[in-house]
Amino acid sequence: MAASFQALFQPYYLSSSSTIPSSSYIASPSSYISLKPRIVCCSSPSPVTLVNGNIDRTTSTERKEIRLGLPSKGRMAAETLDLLKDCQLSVRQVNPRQYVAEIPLLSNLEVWFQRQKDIVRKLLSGDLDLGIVGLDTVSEYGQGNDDLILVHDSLEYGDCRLSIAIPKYGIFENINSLSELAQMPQWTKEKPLRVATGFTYLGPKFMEEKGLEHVTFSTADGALEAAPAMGIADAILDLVSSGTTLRENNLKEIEGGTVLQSQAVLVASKKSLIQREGVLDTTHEILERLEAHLKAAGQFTVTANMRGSSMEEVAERILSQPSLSGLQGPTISPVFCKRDGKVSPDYYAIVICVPKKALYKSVRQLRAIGGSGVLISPLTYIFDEETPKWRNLLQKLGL
Ligand SMILES: Nc1ncnc2c1ncn2[C@@H]1O[C@H](COP(=O)(O)OP(=O)(O)OP(=O)(O)O)[C@@H](O)[C@H]1O
Ligand SMILES: O=P(O)(O)OC[C@H]1O[C@H](OP(=O)(O)OP(=O)(O)O)[C@H](O)[C@@H]1O
Ligand SMILES: [Mg+2]
Repeated sequence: MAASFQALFQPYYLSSSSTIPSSSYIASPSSYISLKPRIVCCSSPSPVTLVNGNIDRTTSTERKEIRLGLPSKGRMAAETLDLLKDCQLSVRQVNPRQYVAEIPLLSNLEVWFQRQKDIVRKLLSGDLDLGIVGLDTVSEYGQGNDDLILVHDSLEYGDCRLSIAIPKYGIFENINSLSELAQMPQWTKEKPLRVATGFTYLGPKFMEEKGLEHVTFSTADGALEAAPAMGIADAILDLVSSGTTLRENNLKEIEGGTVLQSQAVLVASKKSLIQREGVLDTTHEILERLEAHLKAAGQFTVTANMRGSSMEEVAERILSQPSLSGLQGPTISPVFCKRDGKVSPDYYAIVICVPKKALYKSVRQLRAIGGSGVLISPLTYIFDEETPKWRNLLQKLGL
């Protein structure tokens, strides 16, 4: 199975004069299911079609499928699938070693599982149209390229920050801010501040913007927190979330040393959005579902009974409380009872949405104004008339 994917990817690296033995391109039917009968590679600048293992220049065609890149491994992978599932966009993968999948609800869309940095690279090369990755990865590997557009900049998971950290001990004991670090007499042209980082684009850019002159960078793929204790670096620039790894390695963050706050984002290729048929519509649907789900995830519906002389009088009592105004004010309906043979509104049922964080405060305010029988239910979606992020996207595209 792995061999068949290699077959899929290999054309990407071919030079235009290459000829490939046809036997290396026979994909097993099970690993190839929903894909096209011929292997098409559309990395820029021009698409290349392979027929019987040879580059076919006469029939080369642009791909028609829309491609979404998702993290193939690591801490972002499972949460990305969970989020899509919560938006009713479940990803169907035949087996976990297969890198292509589909979202049955979105026709003409292929999901490709890739390393996060490759998702960004492939958005730029035109081999993917959409991707979900951490903002840190988009910023590092996108390098400010304006073909990358943030469609949704806060998917509410993968939270971390890219921060400078220095040892708590030795010459750094009393250094607590970036300006104090910059002003240390130790850093000279001959003996600059040595920073270990995996962020070799953002790191130098940040230091330059902050006016730090004497800095050099070294890089490693992981466990950067060991570098100062090993004597390899004076400081590190790495991702931090709980701060445990820094603490356990006797390192500290400093004021003004945060380069970026990051979380998962939905990113798109501007070119694809504008030029590739169906990408904008599919993006709209994904965006609407994400927004509706994320908005709902922060809210509860609260229903309660309330006695009162009229709907207006009940509404006034509710709106006098700061935590009870709901998304667009309360919904109030009369509850009719029959008493002494006469049907009349005995009390009123009210429905409001309250932020999860303010739930207990809201319940107390409701009780204080005469609310009883308070029921709380989770919300699945809140669809607004139009999502603000969609409006922003159209604006960025000049549409
Ligand atoms: N504590 C954290 N450390 C690193 N990344 C985090 C953290 N919290 C959230 N993230 C997010 O997760 C992404 C990296 O995840 P992970 O380290 O699992 O990926 P990876 O594919 O294994 O990459 P690598 O092998 O380069 O570490 C980051 O780009 C960031 O957006
Ligand atoms: O603030 P914390 O919650 O402790 O998280 C931060 C650590 O997590 C990441 O490493 P990862 O687990 O990806 O290991 P790696 O160094 O091998 O990439 C990151 O590079 C930090 O080392
Ligand atoms: Mg990692």
